[in-house]
Amino acid sequence: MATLQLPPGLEYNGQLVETSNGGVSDWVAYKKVKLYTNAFVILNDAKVLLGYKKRGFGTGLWNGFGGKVDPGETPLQAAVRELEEEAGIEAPLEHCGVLFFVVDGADAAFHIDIFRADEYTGTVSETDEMRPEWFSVQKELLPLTNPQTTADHDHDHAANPQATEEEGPEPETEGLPLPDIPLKQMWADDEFWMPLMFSRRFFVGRADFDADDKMLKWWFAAAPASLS
Ligand SMILES: COc1nc(N)nc2c1ncn2[C@H]1C[C@H](O)[C@@H](COP(=O)(O)OP(=O)(O)OP(=O)(O)O)O1
Repeated sequence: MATLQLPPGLEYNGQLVETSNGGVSDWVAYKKVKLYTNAFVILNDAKVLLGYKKRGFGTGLWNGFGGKVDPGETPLQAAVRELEEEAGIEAPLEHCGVLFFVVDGADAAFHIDIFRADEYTGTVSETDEMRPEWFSVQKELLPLTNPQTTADHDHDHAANPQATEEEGPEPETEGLPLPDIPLKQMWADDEFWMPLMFSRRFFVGRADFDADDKMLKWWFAAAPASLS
């Protein structure tokens, strides 16, 4: 397998397969980089917890839970802290990807370690920064072979995954139909890498945005095999 040329801002030593790219010809230059995290709880490969951003960067969009890595913290420590601060829960987070974004008008580029967990403890709670809600993972976001997926991804199952699975507390959504992941109210990059996350393939990617949050250029790639 040929070694891929990664966009500036990204490093990865293992094998990668390019999954998508597009947009204008040149990457935007950046001067500074800040470290961030973003964490997703995914139950039964069928439903995901997202938060509606109530203030700060990305207000009005749904996203995972995360923020800046504080001095002295590892990205994993920051991800665990942010998940607790923004959603009120703890989860055994696993590193599943790295994203790099340059947004016109932001004071630094975003280097974001992405984490996922299949379970959580605690009670999902709204905070002053995020309003958490469960969403069904629609079929369009599951285009890749996922050998570990055992769930039937129809909406009935996603609405009540405990019908066939026992793990994980589900008090907020039990018995209720869930909406699909609201891609139109999310960053435009998400539809390119979320399928890789749901397929458990380690992914890397970069996207550049203009001042109106329009995606100008993007590139995503993933490891050929699923995470264990
Ligand atoms: C530009 O594209 C992006 N796409 C996605 N999916 N996520 C993004 C993008 N740019 C930033 N993010 C993520 C990274 C972080 O998880 C949050 C932003 O974190 P925030 O600014 O809220 O950081 P905090 O430390 O929580 O901020 P406060 O200083 O307000 O506490 O968005």
